[in-house]
Amino acid sequence: MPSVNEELLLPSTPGKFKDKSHAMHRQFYRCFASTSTMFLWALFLVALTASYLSFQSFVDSGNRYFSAAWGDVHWEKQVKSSAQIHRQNGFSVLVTGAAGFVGTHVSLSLKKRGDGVVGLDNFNSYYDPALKQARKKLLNTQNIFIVEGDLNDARMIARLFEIVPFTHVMHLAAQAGVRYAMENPQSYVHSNIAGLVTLLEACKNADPQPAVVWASSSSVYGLNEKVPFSESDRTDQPASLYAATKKAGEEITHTYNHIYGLSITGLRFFTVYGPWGRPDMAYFSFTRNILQGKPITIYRGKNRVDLARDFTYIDDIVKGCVASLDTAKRSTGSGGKKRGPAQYRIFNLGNTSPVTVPMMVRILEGHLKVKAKKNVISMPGNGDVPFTHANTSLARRELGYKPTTDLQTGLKKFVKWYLSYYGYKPTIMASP
Ligand SMILES: O=C(O)[C@H]1O[C@H](OP(=O)(O)OP(=O)(O)OC[C@H]2O[C@@H](n3ccc(=O)[nH]c3=O)[C@H](O)[C@@H]2O)[C@H](O)[C@@H](O)[C@H]1O
Repeated sequence: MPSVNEELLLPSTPGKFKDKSHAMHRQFYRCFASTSTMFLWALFLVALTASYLSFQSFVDSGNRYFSAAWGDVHWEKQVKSSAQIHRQNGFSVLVTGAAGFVGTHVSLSLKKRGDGVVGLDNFNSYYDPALKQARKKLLNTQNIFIVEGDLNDARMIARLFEIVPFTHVMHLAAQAGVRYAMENPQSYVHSNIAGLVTLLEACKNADPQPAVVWASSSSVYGLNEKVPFSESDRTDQPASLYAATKKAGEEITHTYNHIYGLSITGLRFFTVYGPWGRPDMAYFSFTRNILQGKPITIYRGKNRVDLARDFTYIDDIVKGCVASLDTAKRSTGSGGKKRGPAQYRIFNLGNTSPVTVPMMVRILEGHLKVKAKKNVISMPGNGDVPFTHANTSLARRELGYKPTTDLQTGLKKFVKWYLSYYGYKPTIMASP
């Protein structure tokens, strides 16, 4: 039952009595007023959201102008200082993919001998970005600055060449991994094709033009069955999109060499491993799983044949990269114009002694002192090739390349690094 006050719509405050019709009118007014207030509030909120969203998209589209990542005075100072040469006839090298596995090692090696090194990396999350940050920290301790940016950012790369007259570009940035190409094909096109072209455009326009040394891959041999693989063997049967983009890179660099006089050296790396390596690679992920007591999957080829790789230790690869820079002739063009024929080379950088995957696992078990839980399955159709084996006689002749680390020794060094980096104590390891 409504109370008398409610019936009469008496105000709760004495002395402010109004009659019923007036009260009804007031209620209607209040109701209208609150609706219009609500409407105004809603309008205000919509406007606020819209302006926030448009501001956000403005910031996103013009991120480079807002972000301090590149372009400001401090950034330029860091680039210049990192590029400074500290030896006679030294180089100033732009190392792309500097926070990557090979990029980190090559950068350290060049800096150590007095070359100027500027790194470039987009720090993508293909694998643990914390590892990339740790590598960056390591490079920073040696006064190597890494520019955070993508290969496809033409303006940023052009700016780098304006600031530093790079003598060489060591191009190691890429979307790596053979099997991931089935999951994310576009990322390979983005980095290994579009990014490569953007970089070559900058190199071609630069004055002086740098000599370019870049990472191709053993995977370009694809379904080639002639062993060991020589540079003159056919490479027109890639087994994965990764391989196809690396092969495309070889053709693309050739056109820049042919039209613009860029000095080009392509290096076909064979399954590089070692400390600070890539967590997506088998030796690395197997180590992690073995230590955590998790099973590992070992692929086996047709007719139950073991897969084999010409695993190559990082220090040997670094020597090959540095020797390539040292023997690279100058580009012949300037400002986009060719002035004469330029050097174009391709080398295998492998170990020359393939090891089967089960043998690699046995070596790891020995170093880790833990038995692996193995799950052996037939190789899925995922782009893998059954074996790789490098003939490195050309690299030996032209670069003085001679790999010296076998898998047993190299994996021992890797395991030592792995245990210290991830903080494993020897006590947690069980006996085999
Ligand atoms: O030389 C290259 O150009 C390439 O080398 C490397 O590719 P790959 O030789 O395929 O190395 P990696 O993945 O370590 O697999 C090693 C072996 O383990 C087998 N493998 C792999 C995973 C698994 O779970 N099980 C397994 O048996 C697998 O079938 C294979 O037989 C680089 O990743 C690549 O970026 C590129 O640089």
